Amino acid sequence: MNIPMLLQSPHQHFLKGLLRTPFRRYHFVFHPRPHLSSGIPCAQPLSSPGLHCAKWMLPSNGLPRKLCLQTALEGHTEGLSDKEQRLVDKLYAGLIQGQRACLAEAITLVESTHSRKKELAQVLLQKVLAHHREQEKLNKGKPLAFRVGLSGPPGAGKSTFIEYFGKMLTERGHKLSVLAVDPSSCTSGGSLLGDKTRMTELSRDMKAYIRPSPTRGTLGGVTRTTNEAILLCEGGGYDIILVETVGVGQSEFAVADMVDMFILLLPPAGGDELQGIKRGIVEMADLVAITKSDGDLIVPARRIQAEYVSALKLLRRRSGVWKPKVIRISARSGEGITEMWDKMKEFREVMLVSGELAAKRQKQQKVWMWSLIQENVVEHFRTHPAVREQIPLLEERVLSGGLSPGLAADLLLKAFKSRH
Ligand SMILES: Nc1nc2c(ncn2[C@@H]2O[C@H](COP(=O)(O)OP(=O)(O)OP(=O)(O)O)[C@@H](O)[C@H]2O)c(=O)[nH]1
Repeated sequence: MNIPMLLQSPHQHFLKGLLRTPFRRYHFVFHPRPHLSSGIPCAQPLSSPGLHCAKWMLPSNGLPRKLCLQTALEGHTEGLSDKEQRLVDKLYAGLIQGQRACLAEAITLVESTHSRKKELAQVLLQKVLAHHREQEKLNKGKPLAFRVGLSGPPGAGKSTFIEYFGKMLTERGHKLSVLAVDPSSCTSGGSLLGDKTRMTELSRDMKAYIRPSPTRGTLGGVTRTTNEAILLCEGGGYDIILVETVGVGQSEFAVADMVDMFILLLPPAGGDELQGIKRGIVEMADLVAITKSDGDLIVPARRIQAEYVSALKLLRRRSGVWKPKVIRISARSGEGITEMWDKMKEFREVMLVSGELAAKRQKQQKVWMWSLIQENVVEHFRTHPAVREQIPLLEERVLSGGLSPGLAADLLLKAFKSRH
């Protein structure tokens, strides 16, 4: 689904546009205050923000709103060719039976930039979500999987930790999936994370699935593909999803918005080595683990632990029921790792019982939806014929100081609006 046209009203109060699903087009008017929108949110919430835009759709034929949503969803499946339908059915069946090859193929589908494949991916996701909802109902409404974000600077010991921790979890009967979000893959073509040689034993473990997640060059890309890969892994029966990032960029902020718990791994080094770590990332952590706490490194690890305990006291708490903790671990000696898992389970339990986990997941759905909208709208703006040819010229004039950025933006927006 994409939004090929979007207009802002002269009073800047509402957005109206044309929303195109793969097979139909709809007009919609969306106002920040729902009662002023042409479509109010439908009673049945959609779980995939990829289809959330449909909540505000008002078809030009004036169908009742619930029907309109239904029609849009049906539109997604009705138009599949036999071959496409067979592919979606095969992937879905294989995925929920836990076949890794089908999971891998399904993730490749959601990562595709090909527009038709993206549509097929949405059909598949919708089926997986319906299955997921059923399973969650059977689980008395409790989430089926624990989503954990794991970040740390290069060399912090992430892969050594995941190898040790992952083996421990699979031995305890869990199914673990590791999604490595690699911001470097889009700029350098190289891969810092997700390289299977980093976790040799775990990658041979049939209860673990390791997957690098290319970012398609944008933060929105991280959000879409990683969120959708999480859902597919959950559909495949993985009950612990680890999303790994290198803590030096922006992607961990996106990742923190898609997981239940965010963990920061820090090496026992101070000053310069931790310069790359952004303060904001520490603020997002529910748990900070100082790695390599063994041998000669125990003393510096204790020092860093004490520093972070004090630093965290000064930060604003993000949860009403959980105080971020700082622990020491060693993936070499195994020290602290069982205790770390206990803390993680404690976090999940506390968040679940208090209702904060459910609220957090709901909020994340909204963040996800808006980041998809933003990505699509900006892309549409940039490629719009009235704007595209003017961008290089105006950028040049802004760079040379001949035009203020504000005026340049106004001119582009004006050109964009005038063509609708
Ligand atoms: N002493 C000790 N060394 C460790 C431990 N964990 C990792 N190391 C060492 O630290 C170095 C970096 O470990 P990695 O696990 O590759 O770190 P990483 O964070 O995955 O690094 P990138 O792949 O660069 O992101 C390696 O030489 C490891 O052997 C530990 O628990 N104790």
